Amino acid sequence: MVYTVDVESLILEEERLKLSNKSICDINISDVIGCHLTEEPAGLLSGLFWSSPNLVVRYISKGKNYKWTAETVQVTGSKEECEALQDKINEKLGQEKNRPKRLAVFINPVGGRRNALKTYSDAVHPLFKVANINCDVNVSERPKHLIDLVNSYDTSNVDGLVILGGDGSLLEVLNCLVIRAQKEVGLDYDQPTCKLKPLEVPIGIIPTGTGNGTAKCLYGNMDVVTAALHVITGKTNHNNIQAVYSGGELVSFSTIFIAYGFFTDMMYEMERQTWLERTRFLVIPLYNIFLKKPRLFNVKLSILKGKQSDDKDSMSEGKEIAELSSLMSLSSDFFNNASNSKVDLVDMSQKTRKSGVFTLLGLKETGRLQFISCFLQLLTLNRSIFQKDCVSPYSVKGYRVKILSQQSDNDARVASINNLLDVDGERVDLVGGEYEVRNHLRLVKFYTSY
Ligand SMILES: Nc1ncnc2c1ncn2[C@@H]1O[C@H](COP(=O)(O)OP(=O)(O)OP(=O)(O)O)[C@@H](O)[C@H]1O
Repeated sequence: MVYTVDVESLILEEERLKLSNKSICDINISDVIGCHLTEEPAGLLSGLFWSSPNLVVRYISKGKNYKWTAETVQVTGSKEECEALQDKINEKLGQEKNRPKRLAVFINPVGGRRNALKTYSDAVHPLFKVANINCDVNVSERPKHLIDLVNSYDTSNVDGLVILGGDGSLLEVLNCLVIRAQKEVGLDYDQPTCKLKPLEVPIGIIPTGTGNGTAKCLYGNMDVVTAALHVITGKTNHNNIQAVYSGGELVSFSTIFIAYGFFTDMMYEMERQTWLERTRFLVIPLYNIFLKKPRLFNVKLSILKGKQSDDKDSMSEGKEIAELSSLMSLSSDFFNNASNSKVDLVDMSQKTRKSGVFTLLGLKETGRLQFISCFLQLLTLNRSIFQKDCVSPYSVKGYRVKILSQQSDNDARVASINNLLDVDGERVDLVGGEYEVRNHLRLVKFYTSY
């Protein structure tokens, strides 16, 4: 929406920009994106009919479902008055110390609908320009190229990093930045009990991937403009991040889920059935959900309970659990915080930050209908999944898993599936069918106002 107002009726107060006596324009200064004077129209004729110059003020409007939009107020008045108002607004914006002035932007052009470059040039960059943010843009040219780009990037020259991509791109960036931060201070980060050093540089994610789970939790939706506006305001929050260890090493971080069993079996098939091209992303899940008998496996599971204090940092004795079809943890405290009706991901992640625990779910063998119902409830984060007999939920700070050998282990297929873990939709190869997951509190600072 565009409002046109007279410069004299626009009043700049301590914290707000207001239109005198009217509520159509009442903007919190922290929601102002930026302002600029428009060009004076050339020529005598246009000069006569134009009340020039105009000051254009862009600001954030916060709508339903966490959706933010960029709106415009056009201010008419004399050159001097408009310039004076512009100076005053800029002075106020200058006091918003956390606002980024220089950002490193990393773009995965092929994630999701393959439109990240267009999204950046059409939707994101124009807003960053209004907010006077300078951007250093880096585009990945091949799989895993983001890792090389970020590894050789000196983040001390920028106020923050912004990624245009999905959860896989975010994971690539986090894995290399967080490990780098530990190396810099010489921490023995491969030890699960090592307290990791938080990443200093804030990260924003503009959701141009497929799943975009992290963006949904940070911004409440997958809207690219909303995400860009959160970055502009410069407000940040620290999120807990899970680390996955196997074979005595930290193998990956995770911001969404870590799954073994049903999900890794699908991943295995998707990697093999490439002849199906993109249809395999539909065909294989449908086949696995509705037709295939789920593979069952046994595990030895140790857990670090949610209520345990940090100094009593020891895992429980390993307990054998037989005939599981899936073992998965979610980065959020879904067990305690989700509601039956509408799932509010923002609310759930805010509470998770405070509680410091996350949810681990074991799904036991069950009938097809029950299995389908569990799967749908998991996808929609419906809390009635916890009422199912086949589901064992735990609130944990960490856990350790040993996949117990199966009779058919000499079968190469089963052996490689045994060592496959799905971390945020990305493949992680385990050593000896064992892994451990630990929650690291407040490890990564994300741009988000929530
Ligand atoms: N230029 C490129 N060409 C081919 N692959 C790339 C390129 N840049 C990055 N990749 C790869 O794209 C993969 C997927 O990226 P991303 O996670 O951003 O999208 P997505 O899988 O569609 O989304 P989500 O993970 O949210 O479901 C990553 O494994 C990354 O290594």
